[in-house]
Amino acid sequence: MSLVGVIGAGVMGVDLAISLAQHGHKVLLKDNDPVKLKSVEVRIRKNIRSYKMLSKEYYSVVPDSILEKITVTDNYNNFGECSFIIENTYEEIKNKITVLEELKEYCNDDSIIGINTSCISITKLAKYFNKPDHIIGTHFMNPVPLKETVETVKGYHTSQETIEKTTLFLQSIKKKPIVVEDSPGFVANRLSHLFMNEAAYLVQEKIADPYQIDLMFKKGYEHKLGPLETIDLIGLDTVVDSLNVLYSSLQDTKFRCCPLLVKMVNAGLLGRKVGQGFYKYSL
Ligand SMILES: NC(=O)c1ccc[n+]([C@@H]2O[C@H](COP(=O)([O-])OP(=O)(O)OC[C@H]3O[C@@H](n4cnc5c(N)ncnc54)[C@H](O)[C@@H]3O)[C@@H](O)[C@H]2O)c1
Repeated sequence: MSLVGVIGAGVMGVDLAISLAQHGHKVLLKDNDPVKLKSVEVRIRKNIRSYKMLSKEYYSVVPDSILEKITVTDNYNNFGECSFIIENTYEEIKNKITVLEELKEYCNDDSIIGINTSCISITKLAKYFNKPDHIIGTHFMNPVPLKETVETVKGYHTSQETIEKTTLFLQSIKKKPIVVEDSPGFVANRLSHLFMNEAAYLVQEKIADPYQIDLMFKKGYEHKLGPLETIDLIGLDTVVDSLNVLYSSLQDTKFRCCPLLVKMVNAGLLGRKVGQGFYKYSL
């Protein structure tokens, strides 16, 4: 059992903490928003309830046994004891740089820092850390407890030792790393954000409604979720941020964010996490 630092207690951070605790790790879960920190326990209990219905692995999981392994915090005290730290803050380069600069002061010389990002270049982020060879992309899939693969991104400076240690660490929580080279959006989101964005354009142009578009993907292509359901699951704000990163990094108009997505974010319709996006959800 080891102590793992998780920074950001949003959609991904909370689920990652559940997965880590479920496989015996102790977790320090840090966020700088007191409201987010206060709701961690409720969200963990609620998420475990739904995973029990969706996965055999979670049938017998007792929420208290997960919660007792997770310490919620608003500071970096004890992060020096973590061999792995996974960053899960907003999909904004400035934000992730701030975290890396703060971590320099608190983590130990051997700590490996996994960046959970949808699109941001790992190579670019690594230059803001004193040990760029210890920086690696760990793009977990949502919902983390139910998804086996982790898109593992090798930045320019990422060492072979970091890749090997990260592989062992991910295997310890029953995840399968798929190691890819660094490029905006890597593999998963460079593909998926194209069809999610295009689906939003179809709704904006009133070609079809969200239900029809999603049904096409589910019944026609056998996807588990349609593109608009996927946007709601990820969070519209995160999808918009990711499209902006793809657009500015690749300078390709095919990633130009659909105005309807921006409008919905401005209106606070962020998807499942707030109870409304393209669909309504009970919180
Ligand atoms: N949502 C998804 O489906 C998904 C999937 C894969 C990867 N990702 C990536 O994971 C990352 C997190 O996404 P999310 O959906 O969990 O976002 P989110 O908005 O739900 O949560 C982000 C959290 O980070 C916290 N935070 C922001 N700055 C911080 C700081 N300096 N220190 C500590 N906490 C801070 C916020 O308070 C918030 O709780 C993003 O980079 C995103 O692109 C998201």
